Amino acid sequence: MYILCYLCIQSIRYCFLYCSRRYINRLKENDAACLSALQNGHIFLFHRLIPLLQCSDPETFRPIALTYSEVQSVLHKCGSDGSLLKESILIGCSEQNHAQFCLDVGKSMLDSFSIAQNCKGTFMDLRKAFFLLEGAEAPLVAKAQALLQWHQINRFCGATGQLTQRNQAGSQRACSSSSIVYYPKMSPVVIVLVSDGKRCLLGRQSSFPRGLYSALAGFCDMGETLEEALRREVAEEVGLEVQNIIYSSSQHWPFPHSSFMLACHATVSPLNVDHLELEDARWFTEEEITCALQVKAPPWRDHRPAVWLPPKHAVAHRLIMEWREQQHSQDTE
Ligand SMILES: NC(=O)C1=CN([C@@H]2O[C@H](COP(=O)(O)OP(=O)(O)OC[C@H]3O[C@@H](n4cnc5c(N)ncnc54)[C@H](O)[C@@H]3O)[C@@H](O)[C@H]2O)C=CC1
Ligand SMILES: [Mg+2]
Repeated sequence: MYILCYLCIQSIRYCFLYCSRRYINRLKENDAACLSALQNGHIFLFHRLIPLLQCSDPETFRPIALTYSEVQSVLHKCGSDGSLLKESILIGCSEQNHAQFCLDVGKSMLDSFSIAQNCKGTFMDLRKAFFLLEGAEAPLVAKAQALLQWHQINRFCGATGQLTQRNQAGSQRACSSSSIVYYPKMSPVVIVLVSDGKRCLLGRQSSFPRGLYSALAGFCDMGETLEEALRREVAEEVGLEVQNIIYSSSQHWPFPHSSFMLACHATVSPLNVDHLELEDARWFTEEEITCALQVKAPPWRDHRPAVWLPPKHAVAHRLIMEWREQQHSQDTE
């Protein structure tokens, strides 16, 4: 019975996710549908990138979801005609199937204090608010702020210098002269928790608030893989060479501009074979490798030698060949 209920809930959840993703995609592609969704949707207000929040108890803040008519009425009360509402940007879809938007009212020169008062909320810097927001709402507010910021700093085409035009959802900006379409961007960043098996390594930058320590992080250079960036950053920042990289998860990070955080664990411990994962691991000399490379793969079951290596098309084979070449060039130097 319990399992049946669980499966039902999971399939309803899956259905919701599937439908809401399709719905959001449709709104991104159809300006008229997006405008009508805005009139029935929920809007989160910002003032110069600072989100409007409501304090539910002294420790917890929540973003305020306002309806179209509520925002219209607040704007009217504060002396604006409400045309600003069209500048709302699509950010998601609620579990009740309401499209969610964000709107920065700072541009209109409206007084943030009177808007906050009319909405019974307070504008609070996202860096401060981030740790006080509810789990599911923090990423939504972060995404909203990042999209608003992206629109603010991408008003012009890099090729022609002309003003770019956004679509109704705010999921892209296009230049009519160059036909270039710009999409919101995140910079890839690796973040790694280095461990020696017993301790983990944390660091802090001089710009961090006093006492704050975090995992090592750094921007990926153009053309780098995740692993390359991770090794380079760790070597650069603490002079260590990492041995194992284990991907953990990813996260959008809005500060100071949008980053796409790729989080990994890595170790700097000596060889320590996990016998659940591997039966054995050990060191091989160049002669043993040369010998193993001579085995025709795959060897017949009855004639299997003690050691043989992956076939030519496997990247592992390439790595072994490169290593052997390196040994040769060292020998001849
Ligand atoms: N979510 C989290 O838990 C944490 C997030 N972070 C974030 O990771 C990011 C990277 O960490 P850092 O140690 O500062 O990186 P970093 O170690 O690469 O140093 C930053 C420097 O990299 C250069 N750089 C190269 N590409 C850049 C780009 N696309 N944008 C900006 N600067 C670029 C700049 O000269 C900049 O001063 C930061 O935005 C930081 O906010 C950092 C620690 C924890
Ligand atoms: Mg760094």
